[in-house]
Amino acid sequence: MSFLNPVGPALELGINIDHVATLRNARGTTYPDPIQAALQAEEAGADAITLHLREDRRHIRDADVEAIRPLLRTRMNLEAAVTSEMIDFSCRIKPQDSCLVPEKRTEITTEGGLDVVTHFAQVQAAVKQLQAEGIRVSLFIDPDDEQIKAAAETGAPVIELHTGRYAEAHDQASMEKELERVRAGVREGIRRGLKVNAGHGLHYTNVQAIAAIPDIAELNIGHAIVAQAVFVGWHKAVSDMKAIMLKARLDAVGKA
Ligand SMILES: CC(=O)[C@@H](O)[C@H](O)COP(=O)(O)O
Ligand SMILES: NCC(=O)COP(=O)(O)O
Repeated sequence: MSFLNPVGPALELGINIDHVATLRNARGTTYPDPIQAALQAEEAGADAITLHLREDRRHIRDADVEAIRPLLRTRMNLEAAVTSEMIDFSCRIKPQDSCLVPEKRTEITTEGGLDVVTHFAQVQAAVKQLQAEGIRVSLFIDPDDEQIKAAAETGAPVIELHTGRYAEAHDQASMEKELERVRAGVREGIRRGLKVNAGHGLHYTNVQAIAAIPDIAELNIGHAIVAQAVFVGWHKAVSDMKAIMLKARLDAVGKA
């Protein structure tokens, strides 16, 4: 139970540091250093550090993951595609959390959730392999009942609902429709006994409605925080996001 939210489940913030590495890789420099970003994010209030080792290594690299893993005081949430290379790598690194995500080489960013229904056997085998190493597995899926059902049937204890469609909605009506899909997904996940996280495309003015959904346990946010840090500094960018999320959750619990 959270000190800030004594009447409801805690809401945690996983800081995604991928785009610190994007900036570093743009010039082939050693700065900005994702290790420093991870450690300073923890000091600023991050509850976990999320990083996505893409197959094309466009941002985070193997060496980043290896260096950061033993230094974290919170937990590592390592995102990876369902391939034998990535699952074997995760089993070697042993993050506390492994989030299985879909990947397309040509996408600008993760376009949708993992299709657990279609790739059930492959996903279930990956979940089992990771769980055998003591890693908690999360499946990054769309807020869709069939996907949530399939995710629960793999034995994974956690789902992360993809909020990209909510974040990209261009008008109030479609935003409300996507928000309702997320709310329904959270209810279905909880009904099936899962820990329900959410993330993708969240920023300082759209996070409130998602944070207000009482049963979401954790939000993973990256790109917007790295962008905001350009103007206010990394520590403030992280701590402001956490404060906004927690205020939204407290306000929602107070109104309930
Ligand atoms: C799975 C997810 O939502 C994040 O890992 C996100 O994908 C990171 O940013 P990119 O999609 O830009 O790699
Ligand atoms: N899993 C979602 C995530 O890690 C954050 O994605 P974004 O905030 O960079 O879109």
